[in-house]
Amino acid sequence: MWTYMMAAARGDRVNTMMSTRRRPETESPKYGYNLSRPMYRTTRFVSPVASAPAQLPSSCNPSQEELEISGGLYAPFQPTLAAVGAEGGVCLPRKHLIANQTAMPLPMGPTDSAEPEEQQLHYPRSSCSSSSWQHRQRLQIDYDDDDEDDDDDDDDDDGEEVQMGQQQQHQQQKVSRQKELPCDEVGFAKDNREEGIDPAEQKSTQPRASDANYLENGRKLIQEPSKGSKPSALRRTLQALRQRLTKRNRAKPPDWFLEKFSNATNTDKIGKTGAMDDAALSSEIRGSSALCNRLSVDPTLQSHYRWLAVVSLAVLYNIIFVVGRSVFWEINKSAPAVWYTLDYLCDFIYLLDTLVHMHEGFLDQGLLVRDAFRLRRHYFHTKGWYLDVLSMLPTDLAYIWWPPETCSSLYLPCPVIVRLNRLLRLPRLWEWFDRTETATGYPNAFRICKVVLAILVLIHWNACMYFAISYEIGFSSDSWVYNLNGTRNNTLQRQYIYSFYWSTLTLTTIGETPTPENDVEYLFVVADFLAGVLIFATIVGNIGSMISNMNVARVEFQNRMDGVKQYMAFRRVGHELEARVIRWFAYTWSQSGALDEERVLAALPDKLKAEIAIQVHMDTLKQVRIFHDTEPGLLEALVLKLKLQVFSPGDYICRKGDVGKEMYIVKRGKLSVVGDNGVTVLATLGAGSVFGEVSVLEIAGNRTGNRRTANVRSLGYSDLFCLAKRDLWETLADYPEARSTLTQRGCQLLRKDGLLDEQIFADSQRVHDSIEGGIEKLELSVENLNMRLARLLAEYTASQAKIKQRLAKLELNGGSGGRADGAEPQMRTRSGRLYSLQTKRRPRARLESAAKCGDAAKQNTL
Ligand SMILES: Nc1ncnc2c1ncn2[C@@H]1O[C@@H]2COP(=O)(O)O[C@H]2[C@H]1O
Repeated sequence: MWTYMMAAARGDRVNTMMSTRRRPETESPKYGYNLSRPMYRTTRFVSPVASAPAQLPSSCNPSQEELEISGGLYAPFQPTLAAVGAEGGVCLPRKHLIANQTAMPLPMGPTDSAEPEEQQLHYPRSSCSSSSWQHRQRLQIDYDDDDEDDDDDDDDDDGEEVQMGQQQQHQQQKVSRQKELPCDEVGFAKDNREEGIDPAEQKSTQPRASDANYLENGRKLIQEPSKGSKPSALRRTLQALRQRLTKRNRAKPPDWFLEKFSNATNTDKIGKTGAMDDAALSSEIRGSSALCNRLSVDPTLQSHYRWLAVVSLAVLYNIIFVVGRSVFWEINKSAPAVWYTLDYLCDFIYLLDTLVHMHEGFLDQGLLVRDAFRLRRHYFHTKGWYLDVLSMLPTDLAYIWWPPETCSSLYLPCPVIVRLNRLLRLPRLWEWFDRTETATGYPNAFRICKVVLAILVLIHWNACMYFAISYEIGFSSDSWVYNLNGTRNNTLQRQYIYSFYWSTLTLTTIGETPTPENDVEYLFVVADFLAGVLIFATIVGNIGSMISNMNVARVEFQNRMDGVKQYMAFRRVGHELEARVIRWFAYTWSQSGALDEERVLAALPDKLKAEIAIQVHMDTLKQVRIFHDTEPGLLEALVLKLKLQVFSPGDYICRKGDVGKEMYIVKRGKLSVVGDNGVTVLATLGAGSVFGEVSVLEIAGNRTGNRRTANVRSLGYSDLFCLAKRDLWETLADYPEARSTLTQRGCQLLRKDGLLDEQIFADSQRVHDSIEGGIEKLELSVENLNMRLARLLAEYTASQAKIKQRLAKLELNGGSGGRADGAEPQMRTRSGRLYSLQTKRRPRARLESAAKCGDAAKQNTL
């Protein structure tokens, strides 16, 4: 990114730096995603060998042998530095470049041009002074500092090799950019000013012998030259600090692979970013004025969710304290100022919430309505508005006649009970609960917390009720009611704790409570018991099912494993095989946490399933070359047909001579392609490799027919995506490019083993080409015919309209004349009008013009 910005500041052409990356045809603007692709992506997956050998200059094209050595046709897509694109002008296998870079000392100023070509291209300096070289080196040092951050940001998990590839690519880009730098001092000084580098300091920096290790030993040595210059070091430290500080706020750059295959559109993002322009939100229903739109609240926003959390707190406060303070008079007395403040703060929140609620967007035919007027109208048509209004009624005005100070043990309930209407905001609390339950990653844990909260609130209310009934009957009047006598019983703490204890025992029906002594007490206890049984039966049942749901996947897995174990024991399967099966179960559980991943996502539509699958298996899929070179649709079409299979160490995935029924993509693990003897390893395949396609593709001229050409064995555990032959054929029918890529690779392999009959293959290609040519011609003529048909249709409709007009005129004439002169044959229509069956004599001029029109129409038709 930094490299990109620096170049942009200098006016360098962007594609100078991007030249190392081949633009696959799927990135053409027709797919509409390459223009917005940030620079970091272009530097990460540059692999000219991997992506476009055909587009490289012929001299640069690595030979077939080289391809196979560096991973082979079946090797995964790896970001390597095998070559530089056309503008860079260097195309070498990666191993050559590394060797060159490590062995080659850095140039010490101008040298003669008789150097090896590769060196010149890596360190272009044919016409530059030594100072410009120093400047370049400094630039390189700066870039490397930046790279460090970029690397950290972009991909922490990439292996050493990837990072090395990236560094080298950056260096290549820098070199190609530096080649465009003017070598004269003026241009150089300008660059320095832009960079903030003191020219004097520049001159003092001499190339050192240790610089030869510059590329070899990584960053430590890269930073060496700057150690001597204090201002520069300070500048860089500050820069690094700034970057570190801003990094936290920087959103993680989207993965290009995900971006390519994501179905997300702007409409998905509605409401998620405030900065979206009107064009992007054009699908929303908006009001006529800006203010009107600004008033609307998008309920899908995170800020709205947070607001609901605040309202929920206010509601919870009222649920607990309005009831509690109405009965336990001591609470009210303890800190009246605090209670007043909290009460009116909650009222203020309620007021704001009413406004928010009133302007919450809703969906009308799938579109978010943002027109404030419509929102308000919609709000007043719902039930919620009167609950909101009732909960906001200023019932505290009753304090004027019923001051809160009157509250004591002699006078209950306290006046604060007038605020009970505040509890009517409960639906907003439910709304927050629902949103949290949907959003949380731990829905069962959240449900349990919700149930526990409900139990606590119920017990609290019941405790308040018990205390209030005790007051009504008279404190300490019998053994059932609360005994207010005694210094300890008189305290608020004891009053509340005892009431809560009593309430818990009664509602849970698990403890002995004092026996009621009068009718009211009996009735209250009976009601409590009934409520307790009902409520707790429901709650306990719910909690039980929630807890068992929490590990339902594990239980199911265990059951299925037990079933297989029982079967093996019953059928007396050998111990070794049994142990392998059990190890397979253990590995599968550890890797996926489920036996049947497909069933988990069964409810989702295919598009979403495909997106999830792409994200989950992204690391593997983006290494598969055919997905790079073809349209995004191919992966989308294939990904849902891929079945994940796990193979244990030593398992043969396919044996030579078997009929090929599926091909494979390696997700994880290592596999060997072994010869007939089972020992000679022909190739080793890793994540992202594709194999098994030769026998499936039915390549014309394949001497083995549809039989496997080699044995493939799993070295350790390996997870493979398996693609059935029928699925592959179905999909490739729509993606001929991918098919020809796969066929070409298969052919190369067959050729290597002498299994391809070139004559048959060439013939089939010719037939294929001629058929394709024929199809193209046919398509052209069909198009032509379609156009002519459309024209004819248009003419036909026009002439029909004319005839109708003429008929209408004739009708009029017939109606107005009404007289039959006897000479003209006439007919009577159903309406009773008379029509002349003889053609009317037209004036000559009219006839001529009609003839002309007819000619013109004929010409058009032709
Ligand atoms: N020399 C090789 N290097 C890499 N892969 C191979 C080699 N020979 C065969 N294969 C793969 O092994 C697969 C065996 O089944 P198929 O013949 O269908 O397709 C074959 C190729 O995909």
